[in-house]
Amino acid sequence: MKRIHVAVGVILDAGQRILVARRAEHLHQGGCWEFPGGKVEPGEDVTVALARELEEELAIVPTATSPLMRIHHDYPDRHVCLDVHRVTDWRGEPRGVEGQPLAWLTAPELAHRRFPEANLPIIRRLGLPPFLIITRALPVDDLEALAGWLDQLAVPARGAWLQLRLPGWSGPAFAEGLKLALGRLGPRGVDVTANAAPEEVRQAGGHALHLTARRLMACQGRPEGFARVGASCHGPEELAHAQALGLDYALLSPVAATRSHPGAVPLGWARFQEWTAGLALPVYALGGLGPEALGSAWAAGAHGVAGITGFRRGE
Ligand SMILES: Nc1nc2c([nH]c(=O)n2[C@@H]2O[C@H](COP(=O)(O)OP(=O)(O)OP(=O)(O)O)[C@@H](O)[C@H]2O)c(=O)[nH]1
Ligand SMILES: [Mg+2]
Repeated sequence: MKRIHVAVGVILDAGQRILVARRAEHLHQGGCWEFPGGKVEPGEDVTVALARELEEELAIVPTATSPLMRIHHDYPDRHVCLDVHRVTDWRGEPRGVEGQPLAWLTAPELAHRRFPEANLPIIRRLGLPPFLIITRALPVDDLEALAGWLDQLAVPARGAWLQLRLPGWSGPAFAEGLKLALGRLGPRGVDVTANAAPEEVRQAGGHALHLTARRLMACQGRPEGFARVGASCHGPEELAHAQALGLDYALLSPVAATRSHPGAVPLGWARFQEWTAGLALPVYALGGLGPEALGSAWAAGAHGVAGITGFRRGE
């Protein structure tokens, strides 16, 4: 079967909207929407191919790119390897040089367009916002304190979701806390994952679960009944287990020194990159990082940045 290596660009503006183009009817996967890009020529470097294709198709010159993921897919007539890169800065104003219609879409809007089958993992991946905000320890069962904390959240323009961590809360109070977070943040476009025992989250009606490293290592399979499951990891063994269970994301910490864990030895970006390089699992960098670390995180292969501080007004 024909094997094709393709350089694909996920072009993101500052508000995390994504540029898509419609493939002409006569092409392979004609009529579908796609991420701009094209075939890598023999011997050509992928980033060079990406720059060439974006110039040919959109008349832009990418100036900031980072690898997002690699996808192998079999169509009936060909095998494609999509080498997908984020493009977060460029020179020029994109236009459809070949007459192809263009659209800037949010991640949820992508789900309503028809894309080639191979693109499904990209669309799923883009549904995970680049920032994951974690609640700081709040007084037990104090819904008012939680409400105050939630209202002070500064949601970055690129989008975020929340890991609700309420140590000491359980039963009806935990359920109320989760309901409060979902109710306050839903209208702001912020989803909530709950860091607690799977049974607790299930009973509270949560649809997304976050596992501590200890709970992760005790799991023999992916906890059932959740749309998203992720876990906290501190090393390669935990990351490998999270991937083997088919989790949707992991956190890896501590990347930098943190106030909350003063004794912990920071990993640094080099080790972060080394430990995550071979994984298909999206990994957020955590520990001493705020929203401004996103560029470094992407350069090190992270999906995004997770943190407690730096995501609230006035912090
Ligand atoms: N550019 C692009 N190609 C994709 C995507 N998804 C996907 O399956 N493909 C497949 O990757 C292959 C190569 O893409 P292409 O047609 O853009 O190649 P190209 O720009 O070099 O075009 P050309 O051969 O007409 O010069 C096609 O078989 C296409 O169906 C996508 O999101 N973007
Ligand atoms: Mg193309």
